[in-house]
Amino acid sequence: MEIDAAVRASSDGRLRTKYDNAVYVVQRAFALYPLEEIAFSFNGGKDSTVLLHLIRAGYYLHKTSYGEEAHIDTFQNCPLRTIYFETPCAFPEINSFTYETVSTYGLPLETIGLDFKSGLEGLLKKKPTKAIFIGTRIGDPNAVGQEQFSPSSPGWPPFMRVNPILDWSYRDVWSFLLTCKVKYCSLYDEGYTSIGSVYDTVPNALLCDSSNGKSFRPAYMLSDGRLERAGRAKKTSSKTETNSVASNGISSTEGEQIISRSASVIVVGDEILFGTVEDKFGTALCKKLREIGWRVSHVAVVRNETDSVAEEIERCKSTDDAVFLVGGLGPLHSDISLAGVAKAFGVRLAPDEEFEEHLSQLIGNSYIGNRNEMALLPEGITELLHHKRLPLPLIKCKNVIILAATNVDELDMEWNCLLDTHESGLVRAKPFVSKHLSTSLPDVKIAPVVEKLCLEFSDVYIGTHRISRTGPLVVNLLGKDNQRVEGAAEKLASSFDGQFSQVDSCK
Ligand SMILES: Cc1cc2nc3c(=O)[nH]c(=O)nc-3n(C[C@H](O)[C@H](O)[C@H](O)COP(=O)(O)O)c2cc1C
Ligand SMILES: Nc1ncnc2c1ncn2[C@@H]1O[C@H](COP(=O)(O)OP(=O)(O)OP(=O)(O)O)[C@@H](O)[C@H]1O
Ligand SMILES: [Mg+2]
Repeated sequence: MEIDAAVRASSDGRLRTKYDNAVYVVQRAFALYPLEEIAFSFNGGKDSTVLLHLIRAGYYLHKTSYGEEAHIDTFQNCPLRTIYFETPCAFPEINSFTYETVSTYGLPLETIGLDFKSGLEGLLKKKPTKAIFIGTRIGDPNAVGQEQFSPSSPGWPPFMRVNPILDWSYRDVWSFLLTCKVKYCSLYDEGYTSIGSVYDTVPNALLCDSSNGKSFRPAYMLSDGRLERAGRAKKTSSKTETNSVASNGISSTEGEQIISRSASVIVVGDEILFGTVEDKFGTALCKKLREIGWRVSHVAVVRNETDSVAEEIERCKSTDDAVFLVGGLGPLHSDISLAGVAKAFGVRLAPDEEFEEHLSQLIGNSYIGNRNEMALLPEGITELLHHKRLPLPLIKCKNVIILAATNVDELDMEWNCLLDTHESGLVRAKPFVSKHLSTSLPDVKIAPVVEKLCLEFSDVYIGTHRISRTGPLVVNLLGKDNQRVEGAAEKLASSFDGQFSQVDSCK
């Protein structure tokens, strides 16, 4: 088949890997669902054009692997139900390309004049439909949390979303279309890089030809795939506005005396929850934060799941000055932390070419898998924190700092780099002073006095702990004002003449 031959003949190894994986997904879908219960969602866009040819290749391979004789003419046509949601605000070029293409490849087309959800409800009522091929890619706003086979969302009619090109980058899409020399919508040659409606889409300004202000270079010339949607009007939401306010929390005005800062710590690790490994990061970060005068409001250990990470970040990001996220970073299936951050801020994951460059310098050719996926970072909210001692910059998304440490020594090193980097926002706040008083009195006896003390010294944290049920009770007093802490300690000691002694640490 011509597509298969073109990709095989290409010297682009990455494209061949992406192609093989995507065609495999297509073949699995054909093996899992009856052909008449599968649909292809086609809109004439570049991603769905790539998908069309992958489906044709997968269909061909599926048929031949089931013993049917391969005959080019038979498989030029792929009799897959094709659905197009047509709206009056679609570009005429998109409409004409869609109609021409389905006719060229003999695809039976159903146009739907409703919104996606109602249209799909109608489609499923009319004909059983178990799976729908969609050209969603990981950088798309709606791709967060999706996999190659993802059931439709709750509240949507039930079907399987099949996303064969989920892991393709903007560059992969163009390598494929150009390598296979297939037709694509003419708008892409006029500087459009992602196409929505006539009301929200213009050519991408980054492709503007400076020698001739009015013309644009073709979409495949866009070197930074992160900016694919620069020609699409941004959907504004109140959520984004709230987030940008939260992002200010971490920095401080110059000259301001910083009394108080708070942080939360999120550790990602199924292994910790299973009791296989012990979390040392939470404790270490609490100590480090206290040492720079920060209060920790919350430490959580969550599962290696995008939603668990996202929910936890959502909880903390607007109430704390900084959120530290540890674990779940890398190329493995369980490395979902960045997807969780993206979801919490309502943005997409997009290829970050600067980070990709750092990765390739660090890993070189020793990693020949999908290295690019490690360079997908939450779009528009990511800052890379550089330090000469760091092998890779650390990632900061608004007020969430993602630590890459795998043990406490690495954490020490990363922490010191953060303290040494202005952009981390990790400013030193007024230090805590503490006093620890130990007694062998029973807790029932001291309880009423401690309760009163808490009311009188509300700016001092007064807590208690014991090492054993029958051992001494330690009262910990922690605050920012030395006199107040001393005052509270003296008052407690004098209430129980000679029955309290000072100890050095809170042990
Ligand atoms: C065939 C098909 C299935 C979809 N299924 C879902 C779904 O299960 N859940 C969902 O939230 N959106 C679903 N959508 C909507 C898309 O996530 C997204 O909103 C749509 O592709 C518009 O993208 P845009 O906002 O980038 O133009 C579906 C869209 C299509 C075409
Ligand atoms: N109007 C539509 N009709 C049918 N399918 C659609 C429609 N809009 C989106 N889709 C499906 O959703 C996928 C993702 O849409 P998206 O707009 O991100 O990609 P595209 O249109 O293929 O390319 P581009 O990003 O350049 O616009 C499409 O590939 C297609 O499978
Ligand atoms: Mg589109």
